[in-house]
Amino acid sequence: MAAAKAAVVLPRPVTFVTGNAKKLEEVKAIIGNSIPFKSLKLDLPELQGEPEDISKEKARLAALQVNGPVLVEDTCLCFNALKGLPGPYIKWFLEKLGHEGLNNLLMAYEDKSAYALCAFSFSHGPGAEPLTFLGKTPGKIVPARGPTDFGWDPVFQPDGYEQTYAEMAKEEKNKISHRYKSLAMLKSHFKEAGYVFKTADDDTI
Ligand SMILES: O=c1[nH]cnc2c1ncn2[C@@H]1O[C@H](COP(=O)(O)OP(=O)(O)O)[C@@H](O)[C@H]1O
Ligand SMILES: [Mg+2]
Repeated sequence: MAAAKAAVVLPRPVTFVTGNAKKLEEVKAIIGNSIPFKSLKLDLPELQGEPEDISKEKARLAALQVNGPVLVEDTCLCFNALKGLPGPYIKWFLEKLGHEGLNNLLMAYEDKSAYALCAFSFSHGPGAEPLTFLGKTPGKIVPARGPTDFGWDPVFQPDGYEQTYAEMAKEEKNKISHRYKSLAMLKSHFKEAGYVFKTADDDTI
């Protein structure tokens, strides 16, 4: 009989590193109490490349800075007509071009389909290989509709819905979003791994 797998002990709660308050709001709503975490506002440098590699590298950097278990997140908005671009560069495209500019990028194309891609990477600590969880929600790019308080939400209409992310109730978005799907995988991983967290008043472990 195989010996029972020993639970991995993590020295403290997971630090979710983000500089984006809106993301944090959604992560709190989706994770609830299922993973003990605290947040740290830190804008880490991002490598160029494929979403998964950018996310893993960010987790490695974060683990070194925090010196403990970390969670990082990165979001891409990918236009199929543009073979996945702007992808990880959406932040800069949105900042420079705005919602109208994002629509204009697709003017020459019939195909307005797109997908939102969320990559969460989790690292046990410095030197540990990060695990990445990718969540993807397909949709299309439309002229902006709805509140403008979170990124490209007004121009993304998920498949099967008549509303843009911005027009949807938060709880509704959090049931189908790229971020929800990625976090669902992260939650399953935590459930399976059964991590044990060492707390300040529990240093006998
Ligand atoms: O769920 C979302 N809806 C709309 N905009 C989002 C969502 N998630 C991220 N964004 C925006 O997309 C871009 C993604 O860039 P990135 O993931 O590097 O954000 P961050 O550096 O602000 O954390 C940012 O402009 C961010 O505000
Ligand atoms: Mg970023």
